[in-house]
Amino acid sequence: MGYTLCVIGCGTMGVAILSGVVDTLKWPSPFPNGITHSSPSGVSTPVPTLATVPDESLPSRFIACVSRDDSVRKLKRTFDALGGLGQSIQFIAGHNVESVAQADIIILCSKPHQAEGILTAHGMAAALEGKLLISILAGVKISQMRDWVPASTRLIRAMPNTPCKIREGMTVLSSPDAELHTPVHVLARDKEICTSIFSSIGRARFLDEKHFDACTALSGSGPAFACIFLEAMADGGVMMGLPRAEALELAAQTLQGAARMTLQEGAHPAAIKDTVTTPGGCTIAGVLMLEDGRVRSTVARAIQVATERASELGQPAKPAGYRHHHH
Ligand SMILES: NC(=O)C1=CN([C@@H]2O[C@H](COP(=O)(O)OP(=O)(O)OC[C@H]3O[C@@H](n4cnc5c(N)ncnc54)[C@H](OP(=O)(O)O)[C@@H]3O)[C@@H](O)[C@H]2O)C=CC1
Ligand SMILES: O=C(O)[C@@H]1CCC=N1
Repeated sequence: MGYTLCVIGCGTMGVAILSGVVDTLKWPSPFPNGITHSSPSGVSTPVPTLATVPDESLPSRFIACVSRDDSVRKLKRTFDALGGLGQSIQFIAGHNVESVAQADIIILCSKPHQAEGILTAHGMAAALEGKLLISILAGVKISQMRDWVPASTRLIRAMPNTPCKIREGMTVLSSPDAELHTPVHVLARDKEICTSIFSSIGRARFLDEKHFDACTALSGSGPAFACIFLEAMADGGVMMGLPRAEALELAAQTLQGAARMTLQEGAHPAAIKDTVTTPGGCTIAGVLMLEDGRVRSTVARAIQVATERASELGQPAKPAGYRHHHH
């Protein structure tokens, strides 16, 4: 019943993915779009539907690997704070090979430059034989990883983002191109498992690997960009006298609402903007200020530059900080 998932490298993203996936065992449908009921107060709360029939496409046992003992202590505290979610996870420092050997599926969540060392460590090849390895590393191509793992290891690339932690993630997945002449082909079952894992913690879709750097910039880095806009909107509210906490709530819920109109109703962003923009009103006054500030091209260029930088991650001779001025 079920299978074992090993996360190698359990920092920001390892924790986000694990806490999201472990949460699915308690709450099969994601909150707040899952099964809800109205309490007497009229507030909808999710119903903890304990999965009586286990979803075979989701893991049932978890191993989280880090390199330092101190990280294990921190992880235990983190997961305890998440309400005992950590009980289903084994946290292990310094034993990647043994952990991979016990697992069916491995998600590599280390920093890009650590991948080669981890995957080519003594004994790792044997532990990886015949297994599915999912890498979330920015900038590291499937063809590069191919050289570090045995021929029988099936490789899938994923680009998730931090909202996976609250099961509102966006994950792009890619399996090797046919022309890569991979010794083993990713199985249909592997793709289904990846889709199950990442759909259980948000949205997931397959795209060609050539788009990965753009996805890294858009959805991988995106939460940071969105939060700059969010913070700036709240700052404007604070400037006009709103208390900080309420300003943040208004900004966050407004961004969520606008985004959901696009996602759930397929509303075009321009149409949403047009319905808000009363002729001669305050919205158009604000819109023109944003246009004067070249907000559109600035945001779009940020994605462009982040894509370019993503393509350099995990590649030799392009260390962090080498770029002293932008072009
Ligand atoms: N942060 C983000 O929003 C996103 C990041 N990514 C990608 O995810 C990856 C991880 O990023 P992030 O979570 O931010 O990084 P972190 O630095 O937070 O996490 C890295 C983890 O790897 C562990 N680690 C390091 N060396 C080893 C080793 N030899 N064996 C086992 N574990 C090891 C670290 O533990 P210890 O300290 O104990 O060594 C740490 O837990 C990156 O490749 C990044 O490109 C992708 C999408 C979004
Ligand atoms: O900034 C980074 O390099 C990583 C990849 C995507 C999000 N964070």
